[in-house]
Amino acid sequence: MPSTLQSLIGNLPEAIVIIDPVRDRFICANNLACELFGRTDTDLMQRPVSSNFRNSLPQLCVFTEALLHRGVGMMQEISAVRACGKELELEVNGSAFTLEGNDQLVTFCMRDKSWYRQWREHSNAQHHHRSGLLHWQRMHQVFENIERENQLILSAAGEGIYGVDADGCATFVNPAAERLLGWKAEDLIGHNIHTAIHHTHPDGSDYCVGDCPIMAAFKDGAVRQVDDEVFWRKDGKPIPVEYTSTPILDNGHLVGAVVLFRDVSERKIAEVKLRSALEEVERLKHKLELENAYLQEEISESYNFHHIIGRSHPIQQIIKQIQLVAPTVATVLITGESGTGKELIARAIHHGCDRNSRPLVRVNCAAIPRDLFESEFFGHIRGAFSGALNDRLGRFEVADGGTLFLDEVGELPLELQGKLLRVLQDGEFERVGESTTRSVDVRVIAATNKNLKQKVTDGLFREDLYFRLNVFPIHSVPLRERLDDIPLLTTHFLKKICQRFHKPELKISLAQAQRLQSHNWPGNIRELENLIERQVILSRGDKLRLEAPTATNHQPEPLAAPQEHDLVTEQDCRSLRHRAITGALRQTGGKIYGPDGAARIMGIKPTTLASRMRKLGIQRDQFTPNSSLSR
Ligand SMILES: Nc1ncnc2c1ncn2[C@@H]1O[C@H](COP(=O)(O)OP(=O)(O)OP(=O)(O)O)[C@@H](O)[C@H]1O
Repeated sequence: MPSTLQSLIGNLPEAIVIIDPVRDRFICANNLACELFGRTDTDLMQRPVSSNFRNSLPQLCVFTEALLHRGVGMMQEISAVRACGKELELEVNGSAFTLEGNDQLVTFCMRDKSWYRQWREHSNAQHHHRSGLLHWQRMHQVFENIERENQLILSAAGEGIYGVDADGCATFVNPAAERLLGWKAEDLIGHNIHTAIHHTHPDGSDYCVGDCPIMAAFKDGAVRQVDDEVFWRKDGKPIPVEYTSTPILDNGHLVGAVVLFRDVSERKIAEVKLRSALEEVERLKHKLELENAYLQEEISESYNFHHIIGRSHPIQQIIKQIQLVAPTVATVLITGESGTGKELIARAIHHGCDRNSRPLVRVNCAAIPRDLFESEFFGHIRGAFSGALNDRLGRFEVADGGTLFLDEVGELPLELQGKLLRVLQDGEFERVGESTTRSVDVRVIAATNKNLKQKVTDGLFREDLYFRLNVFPIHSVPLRERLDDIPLLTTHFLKKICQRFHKPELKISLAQAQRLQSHNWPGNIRELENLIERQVILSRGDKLRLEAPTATNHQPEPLAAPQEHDLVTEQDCRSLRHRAITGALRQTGGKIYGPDGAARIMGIKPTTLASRMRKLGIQRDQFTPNSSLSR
């Protein structure tokens, strides 16, 4: 009988045993059941059933009882012990039946619960896989359709075009993309395209796929246009690209994107060139504007240019010094009172050197606000300080190759003097806000009406800078020390000013000239020039009206009122000269020589004064403090 039962259960696909519950013995077991317990059929038959369920005996008894009582049943929590000692969680379906009238037997159909669990997971996975595969196939169908329907366009297009599925894998790659990227289509298709060609930013940093606009398009379905990224070729070289990523929808679901890109290397190179060309144009334009401003200034100064008028000994000395120093590159320091012609000397030096095709750039150090000095001298870059809206060239750069005229150099703030010294010594400087060191080739001519030496002593001017500037000193003599030049200067100014005002040229009479010579001219040549200009404006016809210059402390005596016909007789001359000399002697208490003597006040040599006094019969001692004439 057992062999009949054995043949019945032998090939069933579940582990099945038939048990005699009264005797606690297996009647038969199929192969799967033997495998489940890890025993041979013989071994199993020799052992009590309960020994195989020793850890779940109560459950076994209750379950068997229930089967005998109800006929069928199911037990989900029962554990069996395999031959190796390992426990198995079983799920058992059972049934009871009676064999040949008496013996009540039960059948256990057993399932290993952990195996079932695994199997279910596997089956779920397979299910997912199958449905994923279907989705994938569908997606591919979409891309295949795109590829097939647009085959001609894809092959002919000059732009690179590739498809990418929702997992980021390439689905097709057109020939232009193959050429541009150096990859074969088959190397890319099915592989993550971001990892292959889009993995790194232009600066070499990692390009996280989460930041990729192409991938982002899968989430929001938006078209992305990007033009400042690179794709990486197979040979490791980056190509600057502009690309458009267009998401693909299938039945309302995002299934991927088509990316169209073009190599913009040449455009980028052209852009860089254009940008630097525009910057260069802007720089040159700015430089030209500045130069132009200086040249305009030059033109307006052209009347005076080179026109150093005078035959006096001091002016001849100055002209010799100019001729000597002009052709060199030596720094020149011109000292002298205001209005004595320091700038004229500087221009004459520049004109006489081989830099004269470049501008002479003048900086009036007294006119620059303190906090703008550095920027004015060395320039600044945009944003260097509030209000610096653009890059700006400094005067040193504008004067490159030419001459920089530092007027009123004594007014330079101490903190800038060191920087000036550096550029004088090394020709190097930095723009404000920039660390790049720039070089210039500039000749410097400085001028001051201050006593620089005294400033050095007072600690207001760096001694090293003073010596650096004072390589070749020229002293511009005040007009009162070269009164002999007054007639020439007056004639020169008359001509120049009459031309400017389109007036017929006016002449100055000897008497007028002598009257001018008896003035002290604290404002020097500028004062004379201004006076002449005023008189030209006031004059009518071809006669020069000549009013007395503004009175000064040193003025010996008010000048005579203008003669009605401007004709000066010899007698007029004698009396004018007499009055001038007596006035000067009265002022100096009869002193002729020395810095506070009458000769100096009149701007003539003491010997000349003494000779004139002799001719006019003027006695010096008439003016000494005790004399009545001195009052
Ligand atoms: N020797 C000269 N011959 C002709 N004109 C002269 C002479 N010297 C000075 N001038 C004229 O006098 C005016 C003042 O000269 P300039 O500006 O050169 O003096 P400065 O010493 O530089 O004055 P400041 O110290 O005030 O800048 C100018 O118009 C200049 O052309």
